[in-house]
Amino acid sequence: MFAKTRAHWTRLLSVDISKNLKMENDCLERLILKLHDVQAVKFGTFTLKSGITSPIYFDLRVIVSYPSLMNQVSMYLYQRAKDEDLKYNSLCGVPYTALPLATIICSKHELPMLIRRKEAKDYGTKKIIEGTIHPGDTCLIIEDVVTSGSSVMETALVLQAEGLKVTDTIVLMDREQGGRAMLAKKGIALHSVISVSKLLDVLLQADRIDYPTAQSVRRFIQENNTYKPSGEEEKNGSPMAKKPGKLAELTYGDRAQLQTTHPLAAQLFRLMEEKKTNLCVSADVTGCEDLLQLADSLGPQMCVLKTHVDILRDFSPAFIQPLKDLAHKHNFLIFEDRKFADIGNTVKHQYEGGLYQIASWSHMVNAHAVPGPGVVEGLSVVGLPLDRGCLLIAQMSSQGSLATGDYTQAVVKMAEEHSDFVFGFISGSKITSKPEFLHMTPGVQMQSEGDGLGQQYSSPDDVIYKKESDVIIVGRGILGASDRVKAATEYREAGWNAYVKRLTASRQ
Ligand SMILES: O=c1ccn([C@@H]2O[C@H](COP(=O)(O)O)[C@@H](O)[C@H]2O)c(=O)[nH]1
Repeated sequence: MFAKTRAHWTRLLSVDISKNLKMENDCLERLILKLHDVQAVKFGTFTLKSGITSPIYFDLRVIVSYPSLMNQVSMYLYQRAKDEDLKYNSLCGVPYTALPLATIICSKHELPMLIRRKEAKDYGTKKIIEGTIHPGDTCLIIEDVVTSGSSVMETALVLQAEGLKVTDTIVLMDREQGGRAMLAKKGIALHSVISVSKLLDVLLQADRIDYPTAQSVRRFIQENNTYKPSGEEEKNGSPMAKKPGKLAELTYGDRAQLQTTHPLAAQLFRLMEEKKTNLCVSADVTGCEDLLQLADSLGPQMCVLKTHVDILRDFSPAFIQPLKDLAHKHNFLIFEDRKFADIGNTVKHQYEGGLYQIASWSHMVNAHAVPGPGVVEGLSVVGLPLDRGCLLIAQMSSQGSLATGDYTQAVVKMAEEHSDFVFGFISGSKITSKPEFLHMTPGVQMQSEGDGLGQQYSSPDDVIYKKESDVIIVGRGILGASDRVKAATEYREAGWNAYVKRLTASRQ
């Protein structure tokens, strides 16, 4: 089946969805560049209202001087609500910048609008909301930039006081400094068009900013998270406590925000949320051409592509750039399943050098904890400066695995002590309640009992819903199917539905 050229299969199998995603991505990139052109985003040294010095500054107010940009931004905000299939009766823009944006949307799509006054009139009707209010209706809030979420919250409280429901907000720019988690705690889901991370990626790629600038902004964002879980909720390890004894699950997007020390982990949680996928495809094929074809055709379905580079019979360094290009094109991370298990000095060389130069292309790797913390320390010498990340193998899917009980607990402790580099686990189930850590589970198939060589399988629903893991790793369940795209789509849907079921159950 795979004797044909990559170009042949790419032509045949590239599905419309990947074209659409690419077009959407290109348009969004152009919007980001335009915002930079008009100086709606600036880099330098800025003293914020709070007195903090920031390396980035947003001034979305300037866009009122660029009518076509205003229309474009409004279109994106409206489209975001459509993509989420939100149901609402009216729109309200947070004063002042989002007011004209809400106006354009409402005018173009003939939707009722509400205007929130900053201060109530001290004459006449003394109203604080202008427009016709129908108590019980749902009002969607529009905002330009969210940092802590307090401006959205202020508007929400005013609307709620009038008997309106507020369940969602659409924002142009999420600064990823805690607004999403704070609003989620208040029952308002934030949907952003652009995140700061996406903005930095695009500006870096377009040579508008250099790497040190992007890094200093990333650091600033991480070090200035405004969301602080408090009291009972903090004790429970989650900012989503609903009522004593019952914690609502955080979404992947919320967890991206909580991940303040690990840019790669935040990126992964974020892209899972954006692409709506918790599927990692285990690309256990033995030829480079096959692997690239797989990455291209299944790219839209997955958040992570897992490789075993040492099973490729024709590996050459020339294979790396096309693989990296596909990861960029389809927005997935590459995970070389190398399972490092030696002393620090050896794994350092294995990770950085040799034939495969893994650190230069694989966003994430994994390691056994057997050698002790030196294995993580050796890997992090190479991986940390490159913003890479590592998962520790805490449990295995194979029959008779020795990675159980106290060993698994010791692995969790090792991860916690190295959380600048280690951001999660290979495990059969959730093994820590700390939401910053990601759990990835191999041994997933819809129906197989096992492979006769020790591999044991569970279903996506079992793994994500019952065992509360985060990512399903699927190899032969997809690779062995006659239509791999169809199989990957089914696994993706099964994994995502199980996650949504888990979120819903935790909120009931
Ligand atoms: O405990 C583990 C750790 C890693 N794996 C890897 O995952 C895939 C599973 O492939 P299937 O075809 O879905 O069985 C494979 O690459 C293993 O090396 C694992 O199975 N169990």
